[in-house]
Amino acid sequence: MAASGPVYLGLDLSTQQLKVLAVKSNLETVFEEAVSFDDDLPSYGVRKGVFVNDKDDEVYAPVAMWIEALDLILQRMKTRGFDFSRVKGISGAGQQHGSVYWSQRAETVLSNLSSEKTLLEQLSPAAFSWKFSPNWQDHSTSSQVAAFDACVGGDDLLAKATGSGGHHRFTGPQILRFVQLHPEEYSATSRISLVSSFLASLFLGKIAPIDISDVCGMNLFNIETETWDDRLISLAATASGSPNPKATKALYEKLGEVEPDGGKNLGPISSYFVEKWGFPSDCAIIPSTGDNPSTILALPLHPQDAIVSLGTSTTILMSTEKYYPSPAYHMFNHPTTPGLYMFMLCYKNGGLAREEIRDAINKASGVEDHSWALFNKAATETSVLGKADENSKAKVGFYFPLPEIVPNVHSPGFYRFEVDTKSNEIESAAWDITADARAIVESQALSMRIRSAPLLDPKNPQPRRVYLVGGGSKNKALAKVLADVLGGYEGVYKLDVGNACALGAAYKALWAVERSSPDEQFEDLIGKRWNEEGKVEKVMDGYTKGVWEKYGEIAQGYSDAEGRVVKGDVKGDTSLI
Ligand SMILES: Nc1ncnc2c1ncn2[C@@H]1O[C@H](COP(=O)(O)OP(=O)(O)O)[C@@H](O)[C@H]1O
Ligand SMILES: O=C(CO)[C@@H](O)[C@H](O)COP(=O)(O)O
Repeated sequence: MAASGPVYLGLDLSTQQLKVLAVKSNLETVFEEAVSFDDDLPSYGVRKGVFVNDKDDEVYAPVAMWIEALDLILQRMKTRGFDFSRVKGISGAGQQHGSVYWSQRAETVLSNLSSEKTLLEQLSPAAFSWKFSPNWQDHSTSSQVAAFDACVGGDDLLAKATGSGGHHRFTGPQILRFVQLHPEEYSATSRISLVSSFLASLFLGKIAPIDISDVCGMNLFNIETETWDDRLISLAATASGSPNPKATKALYEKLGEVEPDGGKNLGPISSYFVEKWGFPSDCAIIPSTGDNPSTILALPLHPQDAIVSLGTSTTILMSTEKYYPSPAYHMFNHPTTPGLYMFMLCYKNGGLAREEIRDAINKASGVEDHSWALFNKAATETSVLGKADENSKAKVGFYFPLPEIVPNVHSPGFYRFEVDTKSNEIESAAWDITADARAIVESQALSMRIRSAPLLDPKNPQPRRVYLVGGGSKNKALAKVLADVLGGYEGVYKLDVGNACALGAAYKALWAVERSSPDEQFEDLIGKRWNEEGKVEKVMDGYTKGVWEKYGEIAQGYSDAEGRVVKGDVKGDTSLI
């Protein structure tokens, strides 16, 4: 790490890892470190960062594991000689929707930490009324989601109010389920944090407010009125469903105020971190946000640009001036800039579903490891939509080893169809596993293309640039198929920045501390200092004439085939081979 000047930390508490990244005022990344939950903290017994209870459709993570990960990452930073005294601001990104339930003693414990001990020793279990946090892959809340949609007159109206229709993973339905299933632990809860505000609370030494963007992943906050939605808070607060003003008031208190300014200095870092690790006592704690909102802060994003995040989940993100809500996708408040919104689609069967196909292809060829070579060869050496020639049928597949968010499919399954692109006739089909490599990436990209169309200029309906981030962004075969389907008239780029969520968080901390006034916008400050050399690599031409149009021809057939899967008109295969 270079010798002098302030640095800003961004942390990313995501599904499988805790990552940290430090930047200097000129946006140069000077330090990165990560802790993997499965590999570095095996005593918790999680797989890919979570516990799965198939019987009840629950997916959750132990809060203690995240705290131990923070102890460990700080220790690793120290061992590598990181100079904590230069850190002037910290912000974070958290996997979205997860909730943390603090005990009545939490504030006292948080504000009296002894630097002689670890965070884990002091906080867990004392500071929590529930030792787990529901994960975004959880799908145990069907009845609660139905109640949320019904409460405001349907998923259209819920989306209009909160930016999203009812979703299993959203925090409001999760809180309602907690109220119903764990009434004692709920009444022993002093405050409820999101994963992002939980992370900020650890550094702040008191419960941090929920931020203005991540709050939109709860189905509880009304984006139009910019306040908690009283109808939905009342609903989430009572197990019985009949309104109870006392219970509603209690939930308001547990949730606290939402911080409207993404760049607010919430206060100095807790003295624990000053004494134990040598942070300066004036290091500012800035609101943490969701991992997806944080990702759009990793570069100055233009209106027609899209970010595709190829992480555990696969998401497509765009920044937009239009508040154009629909139950088909999510709209969030922008994490830093009032008047802007973030558009998002999130696929649960993203990276993990691609991995299943990769492993099946490898197994069929007698390859024992988890290498991507055969998958990549199969994805790029096959023809567009698996069509042997102009007159043959297109292969369209849907691969949902887990219940899917987009589209809303409750039963896991694998579905393969052949579609006549001229007549849009569809029939169930079977093919060799190698054809699935191209089909899964095409299918995910077609879903993104069709659903993001309303956000694009109708006269120019493809993104300007597509930026790839996340673990899968280093894979050129994925980039090629995404480029073919989505286009991108300036091309497909890889953000060569380590972890984009952590980087976005570090930039947010930098902007918050160094902005000349509260009116200096994030885009202006970062835009002025941003130099894309070394940070952005063009990996593929985007638009290929003729190819992009071919994918346009399948849009109707694709949507019809997907409709059959959603309605349950066809039975999916339970295994890939
Ligand atoms: N070479 C690769 N090709 C395709 N996918 C990859 C490759 N390397 C990693 N991945 C994917 O990246 C995912 C992890 O992404 P990452 O962004 O690090 O995690 P998280 O979503 O938890 O933040 C893995 O699930 C894996 O599917
Ligand atoms: O549920 C969503 C977004 O709505 C997920 O994107 C989570 O935010 C977790 O992300 P990763 O751990 O895959 O980065």
